[in-house]
Amino acid sequence: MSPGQPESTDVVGGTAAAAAAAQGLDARIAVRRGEFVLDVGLRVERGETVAVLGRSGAGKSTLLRALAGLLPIDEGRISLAGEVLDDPAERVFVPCERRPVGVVFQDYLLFPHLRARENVAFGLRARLGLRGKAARAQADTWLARFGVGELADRRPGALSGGQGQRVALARALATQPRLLLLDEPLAALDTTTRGEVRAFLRGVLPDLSAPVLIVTHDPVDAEVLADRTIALNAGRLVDLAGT
Ligand SMILES: Nc1ncnc2c1ncn2[C@@H]1O[C@H](COP(=O)(O)OP(=O)(O)OP(=O)(O)O)[C@@H](O)[C@H]1O
Repeated sequence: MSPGQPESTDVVGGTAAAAAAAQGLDARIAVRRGEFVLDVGLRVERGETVAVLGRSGAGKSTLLRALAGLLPIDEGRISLAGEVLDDPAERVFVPCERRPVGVVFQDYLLFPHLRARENVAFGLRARLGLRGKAARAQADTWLARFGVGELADRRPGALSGGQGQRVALARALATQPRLLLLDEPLAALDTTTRGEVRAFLRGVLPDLSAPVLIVTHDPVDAEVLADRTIALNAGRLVDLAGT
C-alpha cells in the first residue's frame, strides 16, 4: 500500500505550498482496517471548510479518526500548522489527547454527569491548563457566545439535541483547536433543529482560523457550510471536477 499524493500538489506549488502547509493541514494517509484501506492525500488551509461526502463505508470516519489521533496511520504523514502529528517512518505519533484538534460527533458525546459549564471547562483545563474559576468563567463566555449561556447549569440529559450540539461545539472550539473535525454534526437532529444549527454553524465557521473538515451525507450541508467538497469512494478520493 502506498499513500496517494496530496490532492492539491498540482495547483499549489513551491513556496505557496510550504506556507499553506505551515498554517493548515497537510496529510497523506494510508491506513488499513481489516480488509479496508484508506489511501488519500489532503491539504486544507487555515480558515477553509471542506465537506467530506461519500457512501456509508467509504472511509469518512476512518479519515477523521486518523486525523484526530484515534487511529495511527500505517504510511504517510499528518502535519498540522507545521507540526508533525503522525509519521510512522519517523516514529512520530502524537496521541489524541495531545493533538490541538477539536472533534464533534453526531451524538456529541458530552459527559452525561457533568453540567454544560463543566463539560466546556473540562476541555479548557485539559487542553489549555486553565484552573477552576477561570475555566468556569471562560466556559460561561463560550456557552453565551453559542447561544446557550442560560443552560450552563443543565446536564446533557436536560438539553435538546440542538442545545446539546451547541454545547459540544462550544466545548470543541473553546480549546482553540488548530483543526476542527465535525463528524455528521447535524445528523441526529430533527429537520427544524438541523436547519437552525446549520445556520448557526454557517455564522461561526468563517470566524475560525483553523482548517475544518465536516463529514456529511447531506449535500445541503456541503453547499451551505463548505468552501470546497471532496468525496471518498472505497477509501480513495474521487475527482469531483466536472461533476
Ligand atoms: N474496527 C474496524 N475493523 C475493521 N474494519 C473496520 C473497522 N471500522 C471500520 N471498518 C471498515 O472500514 C470501512 C470504512 O468505515 P468508515 O466508518 O470509515 O466509513 P464511513 O464512510 O464513515 O461510513 P458511514 O457513513 O457509515 O459512517 C468500512 O468498510 C468498515 O467496515
